[in-house]
Amino acid sequence: MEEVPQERPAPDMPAPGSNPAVGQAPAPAPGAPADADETLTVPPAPRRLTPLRMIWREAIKYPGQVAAALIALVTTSTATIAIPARFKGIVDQAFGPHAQPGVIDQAFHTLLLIVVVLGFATAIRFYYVSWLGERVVADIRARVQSNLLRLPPAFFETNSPKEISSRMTSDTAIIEQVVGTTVSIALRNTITALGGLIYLFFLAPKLTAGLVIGIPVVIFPIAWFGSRLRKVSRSSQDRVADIGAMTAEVLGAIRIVQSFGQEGRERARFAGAVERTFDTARRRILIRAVMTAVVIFLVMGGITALMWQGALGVSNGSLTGGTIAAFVLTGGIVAGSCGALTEVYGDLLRGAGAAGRLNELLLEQPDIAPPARPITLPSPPRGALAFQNVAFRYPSRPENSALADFSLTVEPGETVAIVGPSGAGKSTLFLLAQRFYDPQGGVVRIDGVPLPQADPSEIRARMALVPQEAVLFAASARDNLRYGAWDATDEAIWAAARAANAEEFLKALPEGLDTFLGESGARLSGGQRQRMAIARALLRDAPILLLDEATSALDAESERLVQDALDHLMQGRTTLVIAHRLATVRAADRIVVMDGGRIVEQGNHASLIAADGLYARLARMQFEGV
Ligand SMILES: Nc1ncnc2c1ncn2[C@@H]1O[C@H](COP(=O)(O)OP(=O)(O)OP(=O)(O)O)[C@@H](O)[C@H]1O
Repeated sequence: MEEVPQERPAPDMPAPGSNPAVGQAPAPAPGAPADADETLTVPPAPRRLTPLRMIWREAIKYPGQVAAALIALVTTSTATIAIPARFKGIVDQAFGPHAQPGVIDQAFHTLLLIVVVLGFATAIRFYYVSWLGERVVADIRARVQSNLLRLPPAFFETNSPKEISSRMTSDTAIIEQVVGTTVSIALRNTITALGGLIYLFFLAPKLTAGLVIGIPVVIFPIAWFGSRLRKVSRSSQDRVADIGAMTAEVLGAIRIVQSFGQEGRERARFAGAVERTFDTARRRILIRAVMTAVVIFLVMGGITALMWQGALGVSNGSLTGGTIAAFVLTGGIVAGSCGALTEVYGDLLRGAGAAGRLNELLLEQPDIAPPARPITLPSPPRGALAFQNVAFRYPSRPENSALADFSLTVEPGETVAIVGPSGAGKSTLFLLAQRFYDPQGGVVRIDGVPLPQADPSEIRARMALVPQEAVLFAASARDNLRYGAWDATDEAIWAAARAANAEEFLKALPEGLDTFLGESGARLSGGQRQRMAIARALLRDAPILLLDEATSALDAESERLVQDALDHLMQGRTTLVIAHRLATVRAADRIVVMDGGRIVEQGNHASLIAADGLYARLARMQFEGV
């Protein structure tokens, strides 16, 4: 043996199948001290494997597949041990003094049969174990997504959707890896190691006792060296990264370096970095060299000692040659299995980390839940909306009062325009009306029913929202329009499109309603997207309309088309509109002027202009030239 055994990956390399690309910090060896210089951008792997229980609970939902995988696992392990056992028979019966004719053929027939069984069982094991890995991941993804959809928008303010989507991809990929590969390796090697040890005891109890005592003596130093090596390798990589950063910095600023005559200084600085890299690499090489010597000494020394004892046993007749052959083969298998087990431990910890993080998402409970016995909203809907002494602070900014003692009653069919400077609390009204948050004081009512007493889905079914920025999905025009009214017929869709002034451009699309609109509806213009959003709200046919007028500049023609579409939409509905256009405030039944979360003025355009207050000032700035 020349080097550290390479059938296992060297400790400073990722284990096969481990997934460093997912941004996990390399897991330390069991019992390795935590790295002081470790810079973690992701949560560290936990020290315990308990979160893996969640994966087991998912897997056991498929008892047939779990049973098939386990049976195949036991079969492959048994077949692996059966090979040296059969080999013992061959050596003892075919070569010994009492060799029987034909026994070699017969023994090798059995051996071939074992190999066939091993092949089939391995294929079955691979299929079911991988199947379970993919199945568990599919189920976890679906359950996590389903729970996320229940959570209010506030949750996604503190938990960034980017981070969550990475959990949905990278953490589930780790779990797939753990179930589909790591657990299989761990189980297979545990079974093989245990089965092998039992067989070894059966073969030669005394020798095996020596082996069992010897295993930790070999494993612990290797694990200790492995953890040191990993640490040094990491700092070696950091030093190499320093060199890269320095090169990029200096070459990027080459003009400054040269015009300030700093070549000499940069040369010295770089030489220093190169030497530091060399020093760390030298330490790594030294540790590895010593480790190689220790491994060779311990492993080969151990094997030599066993062979020695075995040879003595054969010479004094207490052991047969076949026993020694089988002992060495099985011992090799057991050692290989133990080695594989130390390698997968880190992966299992990583899997436990991933499972823990996904479990958090699965267990997250919405703050805004339907009441145990929701009050049914009056039918037919009237479309009344009332805010009564509402006080609200966003949970993430409790020091800032977004709404204070806010009262507003919107009668059925009334159009109320909300006007106010940025940060006045206009959008907050919409969020509270849809019960995305509960106010800390006061109450919001829809058709007389306090929102917390009704089912949030029923509340939202009575509202149609047209946001400032039209949100379109990467789907067909038809699906974008009937989002929220999936049973709408094509006639209804076209009628809504016509009313929203969207018919003409929809007809001109290459495949009509079936045209794919691209990522976020990128294939439509801003004005067209807004008219799509208006048509969608029309199709929803809700009694209350929450309209946040677009501020994005549209050309006069587009503006007229959008305004016309909005007029259609507002007809016969209660409308709360965050107004940015003079035409809207003029058409409104009432204008409510907000500032600092309170109503500061109310009236119509003429009376508010005459009052010469905040509205008059805003109107001069906002609506000038409109
Ligand atoms: N998600 C949030 N978390 C914490 N504070 C928020 C949040 N959204 C808004 N606020 C704060 O609440 C107050 C009211 O904001 P709101 O968005 O309702 O104002 P707005 O009148 O709609 O403003 P704009 O016209 O700029 O959209 C502001 O002080 C704002 O900073």
